[in-house]
Amino acid sequence: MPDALRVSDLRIVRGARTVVDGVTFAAQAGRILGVLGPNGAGKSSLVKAIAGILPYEGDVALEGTSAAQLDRAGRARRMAYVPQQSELRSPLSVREVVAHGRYAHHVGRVRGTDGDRAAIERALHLGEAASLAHRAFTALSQGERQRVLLARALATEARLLLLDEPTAALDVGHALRLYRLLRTLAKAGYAILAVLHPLEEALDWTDDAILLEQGRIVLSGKTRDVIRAGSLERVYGVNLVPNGALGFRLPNEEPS
Ligand SMILES: Nc1ncnc2c1ncn2[C@@H]1O[C@H](COP(=O)(O)OP(=O)(O)OP(=O)(O)O)[C@@H](O)[C@H]1O
Repeated sequence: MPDALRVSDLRIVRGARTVVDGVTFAAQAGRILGVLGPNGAGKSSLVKAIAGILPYEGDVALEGTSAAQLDRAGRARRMAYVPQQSELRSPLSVREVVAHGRYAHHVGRVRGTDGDRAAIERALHLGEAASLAHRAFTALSQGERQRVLLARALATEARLLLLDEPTAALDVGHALRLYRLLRTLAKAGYAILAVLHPLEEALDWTDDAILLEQGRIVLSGKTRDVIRAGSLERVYGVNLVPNGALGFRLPNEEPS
Protein backbone atom coordinates (compact mmCIF):
# COMPACT_ATOMS: atom_id res chain seq x y z
CA MET A 1 0.00 0.00 0.00
CA PRO A 2 1.47 3.44 -0.86
CA ASP A 3 2.22 5.89 1.94
CA ALA A 4 -0.65 8.27 2.75
CA LEU A 5 1.89 11.06 2.27
CA ARG A 6 5.38 10.92 0.82
CA VAL A 7 7.49 14.06 0.71
CA SER A 8 10.64 13.79 -1.40
CA ASP A 9 13.57 16.20 -1.45
CA LEU A 10 11.36 19.19 -0.72
CA ARG A 11 12.81 22.68 -1.06
CA ILE A 12 10.96 25.88 -0.23
CA VAL A 13 12.24 29.37 -0.94
CA ARG A 14 10.65 32.38 0.77
CA GLY A 15 11.91 35.77 -0.26
CA ALA A 16 15.62 35.37 -0.81
CA ARG A 17 15.96 32.50 1.67
CA THR A 18 15.74 28.74 1.37
CA VAL A 19 13.67 27.88 4.44
CA VAL A 20 13.20 24.13 3.81
CA ASP A 21 15.85 22.09 2.05
CA GLY A 22 16.18 18.43 1.13
CA VAL A 23 13.29 17.25 3.32
CA THR A 24 12.18 13.66 2.76
CA PHE A 25 9.77 11.68 4.93
CA ALA A 26 6.53 9.69 4.83
CA ALA A 27 3.33 9.57 6.90
CA GLN A 28 1.24 6.43 7.18
CA ALA A 29 -2.46 5.82 7.61
CA GLY A 30 -3.27 4.90 11.21
CA ARG A 31 -0.44 6.97 12.69
CA ILE A 32 0.11 10.47 14.06
CA LEU A 33 3.32 12.18 12.97
CA GLY A 34 4.64 15.14 14.96
CA VAL A 35 6.61 17.87 13.21
CA LEU A 36 8.93 19.32 15.84
CA GLY A 37 11.57 22.03 15.86
CA PRO A 38 12.39 25.45 17.26
CA ASN A 39 10.95 28.75 16.06
CA GLY A 40 11.80 29.48 12.46
CA ALA A 41 12.84 25.87 11.69
CA GLY A 42 10.45 25.71 8.74
CA LYS A 43 7.58 23.68 10.22
CA SER A 44 4.73 25.92 9.05
CA SER A 45 6.36 26.44 5.66
CA LEU A 46 6.62 22.67 5.23
CA VAL A 47 2.98 22.08 6.07
CA LYS A 48 1.82 24.95 3.86
CA ALA A 49 3.79 23.58 0.92
CA ILE A 50 2.29 20.11 1.41
CA ALA A 51 -1.15 21.75 1.55
CA GLY A 52 -0.42 23.46 -1.79
CA ILE A 53 -0.35 26.98 -0.36
CA LEU A 54 3.37 27.63 -0.88
CA PRO A 55 5.32 26.73 -4.03
CA TYR A 56 8.05 24.10 -3.68
CA GLU A 57 10.60 22.03 -5.54
CA GLY A 58 10.66 18.28 -5.04
CA ASP A 59 7.61 16.08 -4.78
CA VAL A 60 4.56 15.61 -2.54
CA ALA A 61 2.71 12.36 -3.21
CA LEU A 62 -0.70 11.46 -1.77
CA GLU A 63 -1.36 7.72 -1.68
CA GLY A 64 1.16 7.31 -4.48
CA THR A 65 -0.13 10.11 -6.72
CA SER A 66 1.97 13.23 -7.09
CA ALA A 67 0.02 16.27 -5.87
CA ALA A 68 1.29 18.04 -8.99
CA GLN A 69 -0.96 15.75 -11.03
CA LEU A 70 -4.08 16.59 -9.00
CA ASP A 71 -6.28 19.63 -9.40
CA ARG A 72 -7.33 21.73 -6.40
CA ALA A 73 -10.48 19.71 -5.77
CA GLY A 74 -8.60 16.42 -6.10
CA ARG A 75 -6.10 17.54 -3.48
CA ALA A 76 -8.85 18.86 -1.22
CA ARG A 77 -10.65 15.51 -1.28
CA ARG A 78 -7.47 13.77 -0.14
CA MET A 79 -5.96 16.19 2.37
CA ALA A 80 -7.21 18.91 4.69
CA TYR A 81 -5.17 21.64 6.32
CA VAL A 82 -5.88 23.30 9.66
CA PRO A 83 -3.91 26.56 9.82
CA GLN A 84 -2.69 28.17 13.02
CA GLN A 85 -4.89 31.14 12.27
CA SER A 86 -7.40 32.03 9.61
CA GLU A 87 -7.06 34.98 7.27
CA LEU A 88 -10.84 34.87 6.89
CA ARG A 89 -12.25 38.39 7.31
CA SER A 90 -15.76 38.16 5.82
CA PRO A 91 -18.62 37.84 8.32
CA LEU A 92 -19.55 34.23 7.58
CA SER A 93 -21.32 32.13 10.15
CA VAL A 94 -19.47 29.18 11.64
CA ARG A 95 -21.73 26.75 9.75
CA GLU A 96 -20.86 28.52 6.48
CA VAL A 97 -17.13 28.30 7.25
CA VAL A 98 -17.42 24.59 7.98
CA ALA A 99 -19.50 24.17 4.79
CA HIS A 100 -16.46 25.44 2.85
CA GLY A 101 -14.94 22.07 3.72
CA ARG A 102 -17.40 20.54 1.25
CA TYR A 103 -16.02 22.63 -1.62
CA ALA A 104 -14.23 19.71 -3.26
CA HIS A 105 -17.42 17.63 -3.23
CA HIS A 106 -19.51 20.52 -4.57
CA VAL A 107 -17.65 21.23 -7.78
CA GLY A 108 -20.16 21.40 -10.63
CA ARG A 109 -23.10 21.24 -8.22
CA VAL A 110 -25.19 24.20 -7.18
CA ARG A 111 -26.70 22.89 -3.97
CA GLY A 112 -25.42 20.78 -1.14
CA THR A 113 -26.75 17.25 -0.83
CA ASP A 114 -28.04 15.46 2.26
CA GLY A 115 -24.60 13.88 2.42
CA ASP A 116 -22.98 17.33 2.53
CA ARG A 117 -25.31 18.46 5.29
CA ALA A 118 -24.66 15.32 7.32
CA ALA A 119 -20.88 15.75 6.93
CA ILE A 120 -21.14 19.38 8.10
CA GLU A 121 -23.19 18.48 11.19
CA ARG A 122 -20.84 15.61 12.04
CA ALA A 123 -17.79 17.85 11.66
CA LEU A 124 -19.36 20.58 13.83
CA HIS A 125 -20.02 17.98 16.50
CA LEU A 126 -16.56 16.34 16.35
CA GLY A 127 -14.80 19.71 16.35
CA GLU A 128 -16.84 20.79 19.41
CA ALA A 129 -18.15 23.70 17.36
CA ALA A 130 -21.88 22.82 17.15
CA SER A 131 -22.81 25.32 19.87
CA LEU A 132 -21.08 28.05 17.80
CA ALA A 133 -22.80 27.19 14.51
CA HIS A 134 -24.84 30.41 14.23
CA ARG A 135 -22.12 32.76 15.48
CA ALA A 136 -20.07 34.96 13.15
CA PHE A 137 -16.64 33.38 12.69
CA THR A 138 -14.86 36.73 13.02
CA ALA A 139 -16.52 37.32 16.41
CA LEU A 140 -15.02 34.18 17.97
CA SER A 141 -12.09 33.81 20.34
CA GLN A 142 -8.86 32.29 19.01
CA GLY A 143 -9.57 28.93 20.64
CA GLU A 144 -13.13 28.85 19.29
CA ARG A 145 -11.81 29.67 15.82
CA GLN A 146 -9.29 26.87 16.06
CA ARG A 147 -12.11 24.40 16.76
CA VAL A 148 -14.08 25.71 13.77
CA LEU A 149 -11.06 25.37 11.48
CA LEU A 150 -10.68 21.79 12.66
CA ALA A 151 -14.37 21.19 11.94
CA ARG A 152 -13.93 22.65 8.43
CA ALA A 153 -11.08 20.18 7.83
CA LEU A 154 -13.17 17.26 9.14
CA ALA A 155 -16.05 18.25 6.84
CA THR A 156 -13.82 17.52 3.84
CA GLU A 157 -13.70 13.84 4.89
CA ALA A 158 -10.11 13.85 3.58
CA ARG A 159 -8.10 11.03 5.12
CA LEU A 160 -4.89 13.03 5.52
CA LEU A 161 -5.03 15.84 8.08
CA LEU A 162 -2.34 18.52 8.35
CA LEU A 163 -2.55 20.53 11.56
CA ASP A 164 -0.37 23.51 12.46
CA GLU A 165 -0.14 23.88 16.26
CA PRO A 166 -3.74 22.70 16.70
CA THR A 167 -3.79 23.14 20.48
CA ALA A 168 -1.97 26.49 20.63
CA ALA A 169 -5.12 28.40 21.62
CA LEU A 170 -7.00 25.59 23.39
CA ASP A 171 -7.58 25.14 27.12
CA VAL A 172 -6.45 21.87 28.68
CA GLY A 173 -9.84 20.14 28.32
CA HIS A 174 -10.34 21.05 24.69
CA ALA A 175 -6.72 20.17 23.93
CA LEU A 176 -7.06 16.70 25.47
CA ARG A 177 -10.33 16.05 23.65
CA LEU A 178 -8.73 17.17 20.37
CA TYR A 179 -5.86 14.75 20.88
CA ARG A 180 -8.30 11.98 21.75
CA LEU A 181 -10.21 12.75 18.54
CA LEU A 182 -6.99 12.62 16.51
CA ARG A 183 -6.20 9.26 18.09
CA THR A 184 -9.69 7.97 17.21
CA LEU A 185 -9.35 9.23 13.63
CA ALA A 186 -5.94 7.59 13.29
CA LYS A 187 -7.42 4.31 14.53
CA ALA A 188 -10.07 4.68 11.83
CA GLY A 189 -7.31 4.90 9.21
CA TYR A 190 -6.60 8.61 8.94
CA ALA A 191 -3.01 9.78 8.53
CA ILE A 192 -2.31 12.78 10.73
CA LEU A 193 0.56 15.23 10.66
CA ALA A 194 0.71 17.85 13.40
CA VAL A 195 3.16 20.67 14.03
CA LEU A 196 3.61 20.76 17.80
CA HIS A 197 5.65 22.86 20.20
CA PRO A 198 4.90 21.15 23.55
CA LEU A 199 7.24 18.17 23.54
CA GLU A 200 5.36 16.44 26.37
CA GLU A 201 2.19 16.53 24.24
CA ALA A 202 4.14 15.13 21.29
CA LEU A 203 5.41 12.35 23.53
CA ASP A 204 1.92 11.50 24.79
CA TRP A 205 -0.01 11.72 21.54
CA THR A 206 2.17 11.19 18.47
CA ASP A 207 3.60 7.92 17.20
CA ASP A 208 6.41 9.23 15.05
CA ALA A 209 8.22 12.53 14.77
CA ILE A 210 10.53 14.50 12.56
CA LEU A 211 12.73 17.16 14.11
CA LEU A 212 13.53 20.15 11.89
CA GLU A 213 16.41 22.54 12.36
CA GLN A 214 17.04 25.37 9.91
CA GLY A 215 14.89 23.74 7.26
CA ARG A 216 16.44 20.27 7.42
CA ILE A 217 15.42 17.08 9.20
CA VAL A 218 18.01 16.33 11.87
CA LEU A 219 16.18 13.43 13.54
CA SER A 220 13.25 11.19 12.67
CA GLY A 221 11.73 8.00 14.04
CA LYS A 222 9.47 6.97 16.91
CA THR A 223 8.62 10.08 18.93
CA ARG A 224 10.01 8.69 22.19
CA ASP A 225 13.36 8.03 20.50
CA VAL A 226 13.44 11.47 18.86
CA ILE A 227 12.65 13.21 22.14
CA ARG A 228 15.19 11.21 24.17
CA ALA A 229 18.00 11.73 21.69
CA GLY A 230 20.76 14.14 22.66
CA SER A 231 20.47 16.21 19.51
CA LEU A 232 17.02 17.41 20.61
CA GLU A 233 18.71 19.09 23.56
CA ARG A 234 21.27 20.66 21.22
CA VAL A 235 18.63 21.86 18.72
CA TYR A 236 16.53 23.58 21.40
CA GLY A 237 19.48 24.56 23.60
CA VAL A 238 17.96 22.95 26.70
CA ASN A 239 18.64 20.12 29.11
CA LEU A 240 16.03 17.38 29.44
CA VAL A 241 15.13 17.04 33.13
CA PRO A 242 13.30 13.89 34.26
CA ASN A 243 10.88 15.12 36.93
CA GLY A 244 7.27 14.86 37.93
CA ALA A 245 5.40 17.48 35.90
CA LEU A 246 1.79 18.60 36.28
CA GLY A 247 -0.30 16.07 34.38
CA PHE A 248 -3.91 15.92 33.19
CA ARG A 249 -6.07 13.32 31.57
CA LEU A 250 -9.73 13.07 30.64
CA PRO A 251 -12.12 11.48 33.17
CA ASN A 252 -12.48 7.71 32.77
CA GLU A 253 -9.28 7.39 30.80
CA GLU A 254 -6.53 5.03 31.87
CA PRO A 255 -2.98 6.33 32.11
CA SER A 256 -1.12 5.50 28.89
N1 LIG B 1 6.50 35.43 4.26
C1 LIG B 1 7.78 35.12 4.48
N2 LIG B 1 8.78 35.66 3.73
C2 LIG B 1 10.06 35.37 3.95
N3 LIG B 1 10.49 34.53 4.92
C3 LIG B 1 9.55 33.97 5.70
C4 LIG B 1 8.15 34.24 5.52
N4 LIG B 1 7.47 33.55 6.45
C5 LIG B 1 8.38 32.89 7.16
N5 LIG B 1 9.63 33.13 6.72
C6 LIG B 1 10.88 32.59 7.25
O1 LIG B 1 10.90 31.21 6.97
C7 LIG B 1 11.53 30.52 8.03
C8 LIG B 1 10.63 29.38 8.47
O2 LIG B 1 9.44 29.95 8.99
P1 LIG B 1 8.26 29.02 9.49
O3 LIG B 1 7.10 29.90 9.82
O4 LIG B 1 8.07 27.93 8.52
O5 LIG B 1 8.93 28.43 10.81
P2 LIG B 1 8.27 27.58 12.00
O6 LIG B 1 9.19 26.44 12.27
O7 LIG B 1 6.86 27.25 11.70
O8 LIG B 1 8.38 28.64 13.18
P3 LIG B 1 7.45 28.90 14.51
O9 LIG B 1 7.73 27.76 15.45
O10 LIG B 1 8.00 30.19 15.02
O11 LIG B 1 6.01 28.97 14.07
C9 LIG B 1 11.81 31.53 9.13
O12 LIG B 1 13.18 31.87 9.09
C10 LIG B 1 10.96 32.71 8.76
O13 LIG B 1 11.58 33.90 9.15
